[in-house]
Amino acid sequence: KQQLSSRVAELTRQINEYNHQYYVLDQPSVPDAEYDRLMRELIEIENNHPALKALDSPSQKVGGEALTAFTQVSHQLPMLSLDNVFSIEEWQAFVKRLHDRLGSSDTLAMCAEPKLDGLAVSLRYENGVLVQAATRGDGSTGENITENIRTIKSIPLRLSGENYPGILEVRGEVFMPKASFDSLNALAMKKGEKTFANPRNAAAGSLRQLDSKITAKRNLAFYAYGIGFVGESRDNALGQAWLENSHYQRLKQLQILGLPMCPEVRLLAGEYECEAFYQDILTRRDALSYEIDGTVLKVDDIALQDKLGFVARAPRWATAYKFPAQEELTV
Ligand SMILES: NC(=O)n1nc(-c2ccco2)nc1N
Repeated sequence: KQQLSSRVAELTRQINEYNHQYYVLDQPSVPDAEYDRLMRELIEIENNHPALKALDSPSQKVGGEALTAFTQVSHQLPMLSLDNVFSIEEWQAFVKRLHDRLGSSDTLAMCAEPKLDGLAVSLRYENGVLVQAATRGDGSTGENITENIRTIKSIPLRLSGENYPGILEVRGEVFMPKASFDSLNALAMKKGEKTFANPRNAAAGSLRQLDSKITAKRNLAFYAYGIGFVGESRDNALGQAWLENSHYQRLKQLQILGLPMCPEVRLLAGEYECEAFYQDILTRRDALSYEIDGTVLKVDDIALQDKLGFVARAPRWATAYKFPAQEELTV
């Protein structure tokens, strides 16, 4: 028994190392066959000795028993939706409202992010371990899709290092990269199955699978873009104190914990740089490996965000600056 649990620990360490090389460094050091052999041995031991299967075992990435339904999750902090602007005039009106509400026209540092066209989710980590994941739903209540989320290779089952609060909720977007979408549809076509209209629908359909083994094969990806509830736990007194006063720095903190962040995100010195960011991303849109439908421009200073608050559910401190609708190709 003892040497079995040490074998599980050894396999876990080795597989996590290979995952890091493959998904984070993009430099695998062993062939897939070797990786698969270790994973099969781990799953074999866990199936024969369930007591040895940990919540954050790398075997959770391949999916488990199918569910019969999703349970509901209520978000401790509501998941916000975004107001939109569609033109530079509307953007400038948004900026004017910021200045009016803050009673100052001081330059505002802005966190500029591509607007990923996927599905918003909330990931809950307790003592560094992923314990729950939910869809946005109506902003207050979402579906519990924890088993499906565990299969997404770029979402860590355990946070790296020690510098994290006892309870940490990460907000971000699950999406299907364009290449994965194309190969999924090509396969569906070949098998005479229905194809998906776009990567967003494919991601939503893949996350709504009751059988997480199907989700595991859909090559979904994730980028973090915010933080929800943060608190202390019995074993970890780090709570709100862990949080930085800059939205951009918070994203960098999440990156250090092993959560992926969109490489196009920029901290801009002032709101006057947003238009150039928007135009730059618009010109590079087709070259990105994932679909976006605009940019999200956020006041970076958290204290100012709190001062601005939000109306209904949309924050007053951020707006999505969306691209003109693309002419749908009529085939
Ligand atoms: N969809 C997307 O990429 N989003 N969505 C937000 C968001 C929604 C509410 C607050 O922030 N941020 C980014 N990058």
